[in-house]
Formats: sequence, C-alpha cells, structure tokens
Amino acid sequence: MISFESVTKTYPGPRRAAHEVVAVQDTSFTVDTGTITVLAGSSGCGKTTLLRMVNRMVTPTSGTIRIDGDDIAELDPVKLRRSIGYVMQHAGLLPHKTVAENIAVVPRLNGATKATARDAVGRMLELVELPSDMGGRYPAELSGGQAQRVGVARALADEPNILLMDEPFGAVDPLVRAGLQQQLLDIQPELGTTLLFVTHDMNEALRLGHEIILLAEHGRIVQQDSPGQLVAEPANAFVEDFLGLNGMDQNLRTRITEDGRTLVVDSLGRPAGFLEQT
Ligand SMILES: Nc1ncnc2c1ncn2[C@@H]1O[C@H](COP(=O)(O)OP(=O)(O)OP(=O)(O)O)[C@@H](O)[C@H]1O
Repeated sequence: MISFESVTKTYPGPRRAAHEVVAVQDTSFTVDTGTITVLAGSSGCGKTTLLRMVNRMVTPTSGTIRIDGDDIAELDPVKLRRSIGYVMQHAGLLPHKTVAENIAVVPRLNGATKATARDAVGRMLELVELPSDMGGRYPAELSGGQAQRVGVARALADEPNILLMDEPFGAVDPLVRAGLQQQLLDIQPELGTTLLFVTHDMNEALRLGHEIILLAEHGRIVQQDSPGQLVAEPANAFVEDFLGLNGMDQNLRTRITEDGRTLVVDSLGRPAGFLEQT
C-alpha cells in the first residue's frame, strides 16, 4: 500500500516573484497494493508532483509518504528509485542505446548479470508484444506507440512492485492509445503491480482505473471512487463537468447489464463502453 499523509509541496516561485508556488497542499490518500489508481484532473493541479514524490524525484515540503508502512524519507533514494518503475509521456528512452540496452538498464544497475538481463529483455519484449528482433533497433527507429511499449518494458524489466506512469499514452494517436491501454489492462493483473497512473483524459481514467482520484487545484481531492461510483454518483458539479455529464453530446449514464457488468451509455442510449470493476 502507498499512503500519502498530509503531504504538501511548495516550489520556489519564478525569479524575483514574492511567493512560492503551492503545487500540493495537505493531500492525503491511499493506494491499495495490486490495483490501478488514476490521478486525474486539469493541468497544474499537482498530479505529476504527487506521482514524482513516490520515488523521491520530488521531495515533499511536509507530510509523510509510506510504502507498506515504511516512511520513504528514511529509505535510500537511489535504491528506492531503482525499485519503482517509471514511464513518462515521451518514453524517455536513452537515444544512443538500443531497445535491448534500454530495457536492460535497471536490471543491470541492480546487479543482474548480462545473461539474466538478456533474459529479462526477451521476456519484456514478449510481454509488450514487440518482436524480439526489435531489441537491436535504436529509439529513433521506432514509432511513437512502439517507443511507449519499450518504455513500459523498460519500467517493468526488474519486476517492480510499483509502477508510476505519467501521461504515458498522451502523445500517440487514439487507436494506438486504445491498444496500449488494453495491453496495460492485460499485463497489470498478471504481474500484480501497484500502478499509479496520471492522466487528464477522463475516458482513459474510466477505462483503466480501479480507483480514480479526481483532483482540483493544489492537489485537493474532489472525489476518490471507483469509475462506476464516480459516474453513478458524482460528488458535485466539478466532477460532473469533468466527466462531461453536463455536456450536450456526452451526458453519460451507467446501466447494469444482464450479466452484472456496468455499461456506460450516452444521452441516446448508445453504449460508450464497459467499466472494469474489481
Ligand atoms: N519544478 C517546478 N518549479 C516550480 N513550479 C513547479 C515545478 N513543477 C511544477 N510546478 C508548479 O506546480 C503546480 C503543479 O504542477 P504539476 O506538474 O504537478 O501539475 P500537473 O497536474 O501534473 O499538470 P499537467 O497536467 O499540466 O502536467 C503548477 O502550478 C506548476 O506550475
């Protein structure tokens, strides 16, 4: 379990500005082990800051973050960072290393032999459904979707318990994006990884999250719920607006189907998709 306990982060303001920027103020929430939790909310509400505090890329100004009860401030930051997978929007692959070398980076840093790392590369390419001969290519020779798959493979190569993903599919076209989302939904239960996923796309949040944390300014939690609950009982107008429930063309509602699944339908009753429930 990951827990945020009254976490605040202020950054120094722009040069010569009098005040600091309050990115996150007194935010508390927990993320259950082995689940997908989505941090959603509009630009600047503190999503990336919250995510990067988990692996100590950002240090909280106050408050405590625990992983399975351990205060991460007391852990070795380098070891912590290498034990947590991280995927960002543009994959962040090392341009002068091949795909295989990129995937092998963390296992090698953590002491894996060349042979063990090579096995991990093979396993990971298979997991993200890339052909094994792609291992010899360089990042510049990949499509956006392939690069993101490699980014996911690299983040999972040393089998971390926790994976942080910051708008990982934001830069790929909708069709490829849907494929990547599905692949993640297939992989996550297989590995049992605890996944914290940042997006400002509510459709992506609804599709992926077991739990969605909808944030407003300064990391203020407006609602934390399952996708079904969020759509069925939005806490207020902010949530409704974010879900597009007030929009003329969306007006989403849920309907329980005969087999007990939750179907999201638009204003004309057209199915928009199923909500995955845990
Ligand atoms: N290194 C930094 N120095 C100063 N201010 C920062 C820094 N990083 C973030 N901020 C500010 O903190 C606030 C929260 O930023 P953050 O990137 O966490 O939000 P976000 O919700 O991830 O935004 P986006 O969706 O646009 O990526 C913003 O006002 C941002 O300008």
